[in-house]
Amino acid sequence: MTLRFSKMHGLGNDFMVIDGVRQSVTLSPELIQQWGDRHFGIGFDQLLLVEQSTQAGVDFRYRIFNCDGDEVEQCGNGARCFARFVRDQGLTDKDEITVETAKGIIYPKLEADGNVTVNMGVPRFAPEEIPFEAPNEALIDPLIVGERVVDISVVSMGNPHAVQVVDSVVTAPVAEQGPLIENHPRFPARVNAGFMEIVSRIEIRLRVFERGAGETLACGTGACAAVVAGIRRGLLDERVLVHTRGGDLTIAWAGSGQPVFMTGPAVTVFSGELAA
Ligand SMILES: N[C@H](CCC[C@H](N)C(=O)O)C(=O)O
Repeated sequence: MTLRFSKMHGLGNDFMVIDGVRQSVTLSPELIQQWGDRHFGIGFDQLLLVEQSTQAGVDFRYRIFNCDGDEVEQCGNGARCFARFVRDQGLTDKDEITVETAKGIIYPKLEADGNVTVNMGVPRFAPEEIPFEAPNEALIDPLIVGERVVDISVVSMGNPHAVQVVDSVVTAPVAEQGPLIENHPRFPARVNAGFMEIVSRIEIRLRVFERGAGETLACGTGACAAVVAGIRRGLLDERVLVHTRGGDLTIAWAGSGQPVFMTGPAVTVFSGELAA
């Protein structure tokens, strides 16, 4: 049996995207790791599986798997690629789509200029919603990372993020601190580690060491989490240009209780088939 897929990316954060509506797919962590291998497989940061929604009035469900094989709650760059995929594959003729994820409904919109804007939902900060072991919710939490104490801001975009401010993303200790933060015992579900450089009140640079994937060229939920953390700390305005190693995102957040909006590109590199 052959399995059709598309290889896509959002600012270099790359995906294997599978139509699970018109194909039946059985995944396992081992198979995802094998397909995700950049030498012996297709190679990707995450695998996205598109399915019929289980909820009335919702167009699709989309499931996200890191290349380490674990299923996760949310993916921002993936949401844009999902929307491009279902439109280009003729699974929908809508430009505004509702899609169910493991942690709630998100709302991608295909823009006339080719970009995709996604309502990523309302960020959460309570320790139990991250999840993060802490006595109470705080703007900044000191975290012991190796020999240092790092001031992080924890944010959930459905998936967990620990964001710190650095002087420069070029010299930020991403390779050294990333794995230590990702696997820190105070994050029982592990965490994505963001390193944010403040350029101005409307511009940042960002690198993210992603849970289950390592450093990626861009992280959409990481960009959302970083801007939200920066706004809450009084460092950023409501609409921010985020420079990632793979390119630029625009993130907007009007404050507590409001959803985060992310705008950026979604690119199909090739379509393929594999014997599954
Ligand atoms: N590594 C993330 C999932 C992918 C998120 C990222 N690729 C994005 O664009 O948001 C996690 O384990 O929560």
